[in-house]
Amino acid sequence: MDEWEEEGTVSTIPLTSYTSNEGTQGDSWNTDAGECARGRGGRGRGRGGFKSSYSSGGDGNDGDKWNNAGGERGGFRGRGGQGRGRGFGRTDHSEVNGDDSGVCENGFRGGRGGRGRGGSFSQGRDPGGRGGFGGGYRGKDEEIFSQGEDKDQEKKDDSERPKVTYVPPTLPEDEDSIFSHYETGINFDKYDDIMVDVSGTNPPQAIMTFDEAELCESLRKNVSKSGYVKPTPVQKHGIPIISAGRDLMACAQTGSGKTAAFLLPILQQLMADGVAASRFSELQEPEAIIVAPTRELINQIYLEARKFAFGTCVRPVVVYGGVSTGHQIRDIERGCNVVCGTPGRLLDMIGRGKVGVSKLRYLVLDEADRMLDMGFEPDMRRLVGSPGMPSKEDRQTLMFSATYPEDIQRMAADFLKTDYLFLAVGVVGGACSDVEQTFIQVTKFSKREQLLDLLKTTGMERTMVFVETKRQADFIATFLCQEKVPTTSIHGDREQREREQALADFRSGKCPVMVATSVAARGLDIPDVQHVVNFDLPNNIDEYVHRIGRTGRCGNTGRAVSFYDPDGDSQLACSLVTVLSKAQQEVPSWLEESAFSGSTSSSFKPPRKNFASTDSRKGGSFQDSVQSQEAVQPAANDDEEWE
Ligand SMILES: Nc1ncnc2c1ncn2[C@@H]1O[C@H](COP(=O)(O)OP(=O)(O)OP(=O)(O)O)[C@@H](O)[C@H]1O
Repeated sequence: MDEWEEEGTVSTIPLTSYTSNEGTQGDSWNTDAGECARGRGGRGRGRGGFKSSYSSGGDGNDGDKWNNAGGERGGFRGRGGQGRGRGFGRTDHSEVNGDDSGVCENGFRGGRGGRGRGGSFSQGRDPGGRGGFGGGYRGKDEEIFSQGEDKDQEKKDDSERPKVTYVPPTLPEDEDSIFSHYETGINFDKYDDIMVDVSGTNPPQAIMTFDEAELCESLRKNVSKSGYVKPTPVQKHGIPIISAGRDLMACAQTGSGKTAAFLLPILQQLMADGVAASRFSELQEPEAIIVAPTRELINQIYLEARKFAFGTCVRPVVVYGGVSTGHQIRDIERGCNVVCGTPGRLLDMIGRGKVGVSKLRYLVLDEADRMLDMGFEPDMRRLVGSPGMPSKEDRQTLMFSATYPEDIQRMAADFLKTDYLFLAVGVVGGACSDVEQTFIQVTKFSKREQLLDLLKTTGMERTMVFVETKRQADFIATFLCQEKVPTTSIHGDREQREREQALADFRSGKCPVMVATSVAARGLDIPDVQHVVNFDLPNNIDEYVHRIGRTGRCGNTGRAVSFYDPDGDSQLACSLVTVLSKAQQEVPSWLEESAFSGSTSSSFKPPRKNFASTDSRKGGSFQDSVQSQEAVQPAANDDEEWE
């Protein structure tokens, strides 16, 4: 059975801003964050699902048109309408009409669902229309629309996909919003005790204060308005290394300020050199390019760059998939010194002749191990091979992450000058010790109830629940909504507008629970996330470290609870024991037994020694390492689309 053919399941309905004009049948219930209703469910029996084509007058915001005649290429064609059970009606006018009214109920008002017989999904401007899903899954082709993970689909033949017309809301310009930040936590000063190792020849001396960084006045003011009083270790060492013109591979624990460690010295140098955002031009040639694996993360980095560059002549710009290309081109044309981008969209902009790389001085790979693994490595090679790209000798290349498998380190060296410096703050690949890690043994089928029990004890505290697949994310989010837990979800099958709304609702606390796939595992810096729950453990220890790092940031404490299913998770046991011990956490005896029995599962794989404790150039010194499995695998072997 195809995954979207399941009958009567609610598991595959994406959480979104659902409204329906007629969805009041059935039992309805409200959550704080929205309205959930049990509709009658789709009656559709046929395979019809929905077939709807999309056309747009252009790249801009104007004139999104839906054409329901069906059958044209580029529409999404699902097999959805099979649900007999609870369907979720949807006439999502805000999406369809391009009306950004911002309605976000984060729940469902169940309509009648797909009306069956052919299960056609009708969606249009007619407010009285009976749009609805028949309880089935949105067809796979929808990925054309709502890009999975952030290997954007810019490379796809233009004729094969509808144009993306989403334009994110205009950012607030007031200083309060730009500089809003959360407080450092009680353990911020403990950063000073973390062991730091810089390897490579002639490393410059670390700075102890921001004053020693000799930032120009406007940058210094912006740092202070951001609430930064003293630098974190990765900043103390990273800033002078970058300012000295050295290439850098830096590894520091999650939430310890890596973003500012690369942004501040780059912006400082650009300001000192008096660069000014070039005037309007169809081709812009930025001095710095920053790449990151997900749209939300690159947007966050852009916001940090915009904050630090506030009131200066340096202009950052962001480009990522799922957003109108025309909108981003117009933004680039207004001038840019720093381009923040996800690889696909960035390469697209270079290919279109909008971004030139010949003046590039800084190339930054955030989440560098992810950017260089199997998923993104070809894009990175394409990027450094772009026409006009200065050779590695003529540019500065900077890489940052909390995890660095040894084989990735070796490959990263291809992109760096031979005398690059390796900066390790704490245990490379280690989990943040401010996160209290707990494990609960579960069986596959008891997880949902366990989650509910757990969330009842945490109340309205902000919690990220990680699951392995997009379907599971929808399923669990729907389940929690039904249980009156205001929940949203983020994953690669959601449209960009929905992803951003989900994040906004989670950030604001409107939905204190967010169910996420690996798309949200890395880099996201969300204030007051007190809990991370691994509903499904990832199949990769790096991923675990990044996930739990969404809490316990910047000296704050946090808690991570992981459901451990001995039938499916035993291959991770060894690495988990190592991570727990390195982070001075209690290791449950059953986990230790599972790790060292070596025969807990037929799928048990002896861990490889590829998680370096330090600079791979030191060679052979990996006994003290956190061990991980196949390091060059994409982070999560789930159904997230990285392509
Ligand atoms: N010196 C500082 N003083 C106070 N706050 C800081 C300082 N440096 C960074 N922060 C704040 O700490 C938070 C975490 O920083 P950041 O997102 O850069 O961490 P990171 O190391 O990149 O984490 P991850 O590995 O998860 O990507 C941010 O809110 C940032 O503004």
